[in-house]
Amino acid sequence: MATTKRPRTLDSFFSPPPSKKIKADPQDTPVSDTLAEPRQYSVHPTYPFNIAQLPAEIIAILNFAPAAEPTIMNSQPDLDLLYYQPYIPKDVWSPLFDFLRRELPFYRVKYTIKRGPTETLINTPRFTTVFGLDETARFSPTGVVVDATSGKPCGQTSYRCRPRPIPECIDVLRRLTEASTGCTFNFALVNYYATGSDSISYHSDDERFLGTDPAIASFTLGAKRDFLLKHKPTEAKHESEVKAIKLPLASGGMILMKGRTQSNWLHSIPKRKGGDADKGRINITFRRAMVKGGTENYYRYNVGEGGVHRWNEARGEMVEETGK
Ligand SMILES: O=C(O)CCC(=O)C(=O)O
Ligand SMILES: [Fe+2]
Repeated sequence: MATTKRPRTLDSFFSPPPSKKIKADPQDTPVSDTLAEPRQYSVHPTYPFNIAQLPAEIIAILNFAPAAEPTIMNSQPDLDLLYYQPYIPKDVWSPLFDFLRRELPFYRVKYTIKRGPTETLINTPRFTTVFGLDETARFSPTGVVVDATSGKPCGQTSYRCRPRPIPECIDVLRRLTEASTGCTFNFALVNYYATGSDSISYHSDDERFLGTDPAIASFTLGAKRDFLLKHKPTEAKHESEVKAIKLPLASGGMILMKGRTQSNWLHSIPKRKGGDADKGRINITFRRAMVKGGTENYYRYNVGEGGVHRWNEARGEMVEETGK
């Protein structure tokens, strides 16, 4: 048999430090100085830079997740929530937070909303990024978006956005989450709250593209922030009749919101002063989008059109990269 070129699968994309871009990057230092193994990368044309895979020492510990049994929170009307405190084993909270903050591309998305004749510019008050593809499509082994049923390429016109595969460093956690919850997820949304001024206002993740009663797994790494939940107003019960809930979400924790939670409750991370909020908090949510509209929505509001930001260790902040 003639020697064949190794097929360009997504996994083979993960092999050797692929570009000068990476080598030239001063931040490209291993998590631990003693690490001898070469770093491997997730690579895709839609990524603004190659995304490092987790070092084996982090994966080895992460594989012990979930670190605790969940608490069931379902005694309030329409609330159906599992709370893992923690889900991620303690020894990797800090290295995993540092790794993801350093290695992922982040965006500060701006968009306009129209209410009647007036257009308002919204500046998303946190850093965001997203990876994944809805149920109607998947990535082929070579990283091309193909129809989920026929396996044929979807073509340039089926999505306005350019969907990004979930990089291996996050997919490890997605697979663990699927195994422990029995749920299926095809999207990872990541929020980075740099300071106590970053926030997300009251909303519910009840978009139709998620189907009825969606399950959403939501992780915290880094600073503790309050997660507020309040019942939506209904004709029968006024909002104030069902007590609001405050969950101080701490590093390593995960909440699984499911059942009637999204259709009946709103949640938020309010701005806060003091505490360790200024050390930064990463939130990762895994979700399952059913139709193409979900993919369009997630990329529009979590990647958008602006420049990519990357963590700068020397400056201790996200810095917008030019020309990417
Ligand atoms: O940061 C969090 O814990 C919540 C984020 C959230 O609600 C969302 O992204 O929809
Ligand atoms: Fe949410």
